[in-house]
Amino acid sequence: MAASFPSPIICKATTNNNHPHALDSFHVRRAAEIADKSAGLTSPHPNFGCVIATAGKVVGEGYLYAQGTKPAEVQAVEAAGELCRGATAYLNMEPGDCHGDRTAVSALVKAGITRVVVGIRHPLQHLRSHALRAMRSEGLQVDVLGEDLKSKVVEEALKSCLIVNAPLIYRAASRVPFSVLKYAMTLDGKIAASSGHASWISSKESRYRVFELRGRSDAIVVGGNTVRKDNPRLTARHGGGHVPIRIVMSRTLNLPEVANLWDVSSVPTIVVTQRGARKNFQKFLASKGVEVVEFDILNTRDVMEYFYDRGYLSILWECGGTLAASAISSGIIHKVFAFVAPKIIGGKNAPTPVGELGMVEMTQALDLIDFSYEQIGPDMLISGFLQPLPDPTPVIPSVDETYAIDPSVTPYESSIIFFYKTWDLYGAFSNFSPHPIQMPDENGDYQTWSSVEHYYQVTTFAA
Ligand SMILES: NC(=O)C1=CN([C@@H]2O[C@H](COP(=O)(O)OP(=O)(O)OC[C@H]3O[C@@H](n4cnc5c(N)ncnc54)[C@H](OP(=O)(O)O)[C@@H]3O)[C@@H](O)[C@H]2O)C=CC1
Ligand SMILES: Nc1c(N[C@@H]2O[C@H](COP(=O)(O)O)[C@@H](O)[C@H]2O)[nH]c(=O)[nH]c1=O
Repeated sequence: MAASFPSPIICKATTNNNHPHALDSFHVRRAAEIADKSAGLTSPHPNFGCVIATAGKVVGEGYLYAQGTKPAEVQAVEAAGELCRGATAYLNMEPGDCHGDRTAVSALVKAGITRVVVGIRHPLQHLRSHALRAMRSEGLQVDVLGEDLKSKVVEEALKSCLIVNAPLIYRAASRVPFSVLKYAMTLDGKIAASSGHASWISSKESRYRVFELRGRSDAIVVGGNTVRKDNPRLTARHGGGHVPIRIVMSRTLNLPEVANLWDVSSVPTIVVTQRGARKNFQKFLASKGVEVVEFDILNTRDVMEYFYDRGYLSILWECGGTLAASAISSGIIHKVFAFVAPKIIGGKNAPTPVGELGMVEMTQALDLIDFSYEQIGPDMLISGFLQPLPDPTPVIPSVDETYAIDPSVTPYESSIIFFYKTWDLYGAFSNFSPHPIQMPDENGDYQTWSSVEHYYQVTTFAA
């Protein structure tokens, strides 16, 4: 079922027909806007939206609800019916062609679409340009924003397409999940009173927005101290969408036996810790159904690389300043959401959002990029990026360059499985990623496997 919650990121599409390509840009922005509706649900796949228009009028729309569901293009074609003949399809992103089945492209071609306007090429190297080539070889006119169409409004539409799939693009370029640090602070910069009490700094309206942010994420991370002080639930309670898993980072494992996070009846919790820490407590957590993962040295980068390998796309950090400082220092935080409440608590030792970063001069301060301000109830939400949005073109090699990575592998073989770190240099689709795959059995019939890893284990170890 489609998730319906307001998009906190994408601006509403508006048009000004006096600019070159204004109408094309308007429809592509609309495709990005609807693609964003399923943020959090499609992981590790991107968010896709499709708008079909004829003579400037929208006749069909669709977006990918969740991974494995009907492609956006197929839905839009079904909605438009016969009106597809000679119409233009607008896509925020080039369709992926994960299993070589070309479903999205075939739907557009069969329906009689004659022109396709694409926001961005697929950012993953092994999928990039496949669908564009397929559509062009079928005789469709394909225009890509920023390449075939250029103007100021085109640039704005292109930006919405980049932002809607920013998690995938950051993840592909930095090889860790897209990470957002979120905190709520008083006007005097405190995230709790000196006693550690923090409920609540921000307003009900702001906390509702936090539920939405949680719903856009695969996981929420907190540190051991936040578990001890707040006993949080970390659930998305906005009545819809996706519920992320909870991750606790604790070196000592000196955590309470009774905690909301150990109730995994509706949402899983994973505790990451240092090898050998409190073995009995590890057993206790396991008995509660909490997964425990040990690291030789617990640090934020290794933990994020681990969750990248497990296929996580987007992570929300809701920790205190100690862990936030470690995460920022290791360069794994991409975006910040700061809720500022118009209240003052004071306290020399009251905790602040970011601990020690080792900076001594104000010139060393980290500048947010592309920041924005929004009033939410009585609070101000300031958000912005800590790292520039990577340009996927030079960072991720095009499909023509992939032979250089592994000349023995051709990306055009539909039966190929992409194993983590052997071929798929920047990809989201590792053998640990949690999306299902379809593979032919000995009779050529396709069977669905829960993940590449399931398929690999059975075919490798079957007698
Ligand atoms: N207003 C807000 O938005 C928020 C407020 N808070 C408040 O902040 C206070 C807690 O802040 P803080 O102590 O900074 O809590 P953190 O959430 O940052 O937890 C710190 C703990 O994280 C664990 N940890 C694991 N790995 C690392 C690492 N690599 N680097 C650093 N820490 C690591 C350690 O746990 P261990 O000791 O178990 O080994 C450490 O003590 C509380 O009063 C809470 O109410 C918290 C979150 C948000
Ligand atoms: N105090 C504070 C926040 N605190 C964060 O929210 C967590 C509690 O979440 P939950 O148990 O699901 O309600 C807490 O542990 C901390 O991470 N968040 C905010 O938006 N505003 C606030 O004023």
